[in-house]
Amino acid sequence: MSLQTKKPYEALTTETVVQVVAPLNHFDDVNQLEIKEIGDGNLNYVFHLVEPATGKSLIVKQALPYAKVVGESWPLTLDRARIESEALIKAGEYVPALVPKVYHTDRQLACTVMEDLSDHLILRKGLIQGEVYPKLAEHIATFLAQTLFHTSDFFLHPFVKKEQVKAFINPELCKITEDLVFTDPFFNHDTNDFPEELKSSVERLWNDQTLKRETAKLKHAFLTRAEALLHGDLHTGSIFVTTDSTKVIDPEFAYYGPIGFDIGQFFANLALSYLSHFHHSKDQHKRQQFQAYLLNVIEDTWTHFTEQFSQLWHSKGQEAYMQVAGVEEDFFAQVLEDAIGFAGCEVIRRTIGLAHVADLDSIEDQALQLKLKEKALALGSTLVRERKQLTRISRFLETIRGVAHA
Ligand SMILES: Nc1ncnc2c1ncn2[C@@H]1O[C@H](COP(=O)(O)OP(=O)(O)O)[C@@H](O)[C@H]1O
Ligand SMILES: CSC[C@H]1O[C@H](OP(=O)(O)O)[C@H](O)[C@@H]1O
Repeated sequence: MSLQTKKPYEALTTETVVQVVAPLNHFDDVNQLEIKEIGDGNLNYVFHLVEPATGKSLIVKQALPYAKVVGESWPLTLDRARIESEALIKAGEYVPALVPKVYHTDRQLACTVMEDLSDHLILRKGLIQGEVYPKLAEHIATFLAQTLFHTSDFFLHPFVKKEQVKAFINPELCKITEDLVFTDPFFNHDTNDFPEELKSSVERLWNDQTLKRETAKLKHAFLTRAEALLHGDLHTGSIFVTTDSTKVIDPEFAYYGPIGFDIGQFFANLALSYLSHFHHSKDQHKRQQFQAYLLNVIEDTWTHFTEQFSQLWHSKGQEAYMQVAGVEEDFFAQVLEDAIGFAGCEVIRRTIGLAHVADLDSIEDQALQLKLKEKALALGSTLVRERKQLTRISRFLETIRGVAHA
């Protein structure tokens, strides 16, 4: 359901957010709601509304006209709320169990009313605690295969696909990724954030012309290859989990881009988790087990993804060339190469760029944190530089293991 209010934009508060949900008749009595702002991301407000008497609850997520993490000096389009809401609805057409339900979108207020997933935990937090999620790989592979296939030229009529590209033009959010993932960490830029002790490693990275040449190709792919509707920010903070359930949230960076990008971001954040468990797992046996689990998630995600995408390729493919011998193999080889390259960029930017990850930053032992960040830089550089040689998922895993244990 999509109701439009005529009111001009205003930042919601715990008092005014009630006005957004009242017309939905979701609650028995909106005057009895307990409301908290719970946003912990970089960009938006997230309000949690619960009615204690009935246990009914909702989430209202609102975009601010600037990036919350920096403040009003970084203006940011409110259109991202529309993109996020439409991307969730689009994903819901193919994988309804893997995204929150969207109940209402308000274009003027740049907010989305959605299902409350507070019974789930943000995957990053679960992984830091060493929790195992047996269905994660299968669920994320399904999310990736279904959303990417059904929004691509393999499935859509070219006119429909181009309409979709138009609807998901997202220049300001893409620019953030172009800068923060692909550019700034590779140059001496003021958005970068790293301790002085890492300076010599960072300078080595800045002076690595091969790395920069390869990163330029990956950035160019991100800028130009409108292959499918991406989530655009599929890190472990954008995934909610329980033992049985997985929900992907926060697709405000959605746009038409290279299929390997979402896969690479997911893999990168698992690789960062792998490194961080040299700290988070106190016991060596548990650490080895958990790190093996993380690599299994990467491997199983890739295996399930290729199986499902291939099944869709053969059952629902619309493009004449899809039946030509070798085309499918070439496609998966390109996606893997891209995913590994994008993973390398994500690992580097989460280590020395503007937006870090709690997996590494929460390590109190500063010497160990530095050592692991050095490893992250080495891993990221290797993945970008050597992605063309890592032609099997097993070689990607060997690289993570090799760099981590060097
Ligand atoms: N549907 C939801 N149900 C419960 N909590 C949510 C929901 N969506 C977001 N949150 C909470 O708000 C936080 C920030 O949400 P997120 O969508 O990642 O915002 P941002 O775009 O600012 O990064 C999440 O980490 C989670 O704790
Ligand atoms: C100034 S935005 C930095 C960073 O934040 C986004 O992540 P999230 O919205 O999940 O916190 C995205 O990864 C951006 O690159």
